This record gives sequence, C-alpha cells and structure tokens, in this order.
Amino acid sequence: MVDEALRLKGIYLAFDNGSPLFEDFNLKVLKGEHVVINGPSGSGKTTLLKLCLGFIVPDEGQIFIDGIPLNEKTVWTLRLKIGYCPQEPILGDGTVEDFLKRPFSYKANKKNTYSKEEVIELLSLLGLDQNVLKRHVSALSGGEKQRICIVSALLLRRDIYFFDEPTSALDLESKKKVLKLFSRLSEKTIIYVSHDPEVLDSAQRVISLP
Ligand SMILES: Nc1ncnc2c1ncn2[C@@H]1O[C@H](COP(=O)(O)OP(=O)(O)OP(=O)(O)O)[C@@H](O)[C@H]1O
Repeated sequence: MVDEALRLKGIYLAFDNGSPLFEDFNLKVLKGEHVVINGPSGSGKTTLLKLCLGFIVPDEGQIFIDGIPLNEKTVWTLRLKIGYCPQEPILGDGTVEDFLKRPFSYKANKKNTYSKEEVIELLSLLGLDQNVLKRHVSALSGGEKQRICIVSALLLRRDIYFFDEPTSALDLESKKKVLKLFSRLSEKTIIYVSHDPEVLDSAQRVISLP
C-alpha cells in the first residue's frame, strides 16, 4: 500500500507572460496529513492546487496521486479520489439542498448516497442552521458559500481534499469551527491554502511558497 497521498516531482511551470512560477518543485504529502500552503500573493498557491487537480499541466515533471501518475488517461479516475473547493465557489442555480444533492445524480458518484442526517450534522458543525437548505444559493454570503462548498465536498467521501482559502470570508468563530471539523478528519489528506495567522498556527505542516 502506498503511504503517499500526493507527490510532485521536478515540477516546472511558466506561463507565457512571465518567469517560471515553479522550477524543480518537489512536494510529498502523506496520507492523513493536513498541510497548509502559504506564500505571498501571486506565488502560485492556487496554481499548485490546479496542477494537482489536473486543471493545469506542468511543462516538466510529474504528479502522483495515491501513487498513480496524473495524466490524461488517469485524470478522471483520480479526480474521484479528490474533493475541491475553489476560493470563490460557484454554486449554480436553485436552493442549497439542490446544490448538495446535484453531485449524487452523476454517474461517477453512484456509489454515494445523499444523507440528509449527515448534511444536518455537517451544517451544525460549521455553525449553519438547517433552514439554510431552503435558501436560494444566490442569497448566500461568501462565508456561507464557503461552508456549503465544504459540506458538499465532504459528503462525497473523497480521500484527498484541496481547499483554496476555505476560511477567508469567515468570522473568527466560524473559522474555528471549520478548523475543528478538519482536525476531526484525521483519515483524510487535506491540503489548503491560507494566509491566516490563526490557521497557520494550528497547522500540522506549512509549505511556504517563495
Ligand atoms: N492561466 C494563467 N495564465 C497566465 N498566468 C496565470 C494563469 N494562472 C495564474 N497565472 C499567474 O500566475 C501567478 C500565480 O497565480 P496564483 O493564482 O496561483 O497565485 P496565488 O499565490 O494563489 O495568489 P493569491 O494569494 O493572490 O490568490 C500570478 O502571477 C497569476 O497572474
């Protein structure tokens, strides 16, 4: 069994308009590790997550998820191991419950079952009342959207989670709730971007991009 959830090996990436963002970049994350990616604005934190998701292909180097090389043949299967919340989640149309149920209608998720009890428990752990389920997604605040996106990702029971600034729109109390929930997910590998000193303080490991 591979104990590595993620490995980036000799990554080189330069966008057309600039100097290389990554040059011989290497990273290994073990299964069950919770890692925070930190670094100045423009240092490539979001790009790093997008590389790991296969949204951006490096110019050189290889990425392994669960020991399997990420490439055009494996990307769809590997994405089923991954949950992702972007910095500003787009929740589509309809109510929050429509949004949370939607992935369960996809063939790729046919092994998963929507559980309202689990939804209510997760909402409560993140400080959201279950009445939020009836609200239209367009009426949610940025911080509510972030937490709903986290609930949606966790419902799909993936092995590896990438969260891009999951607490950036949250007040202190909600932020603490998110961090407490992450700390309970000790079997999951969690990689998240944050600038927040409090998040960095509570991190198991911080990767700082220059
Ligand atoms: N698709 C792209 N094409 C060209 N340049 C890009 C692309 N995506 C990102 N960049 C550039 O790469 C650099 C890193 O962007 P990225 O969003 O990864 O930074 P970041 O560290 O997440 O920043 P922030 O903290 O401000 O969110 C930036 O200069 C950005 O303009």
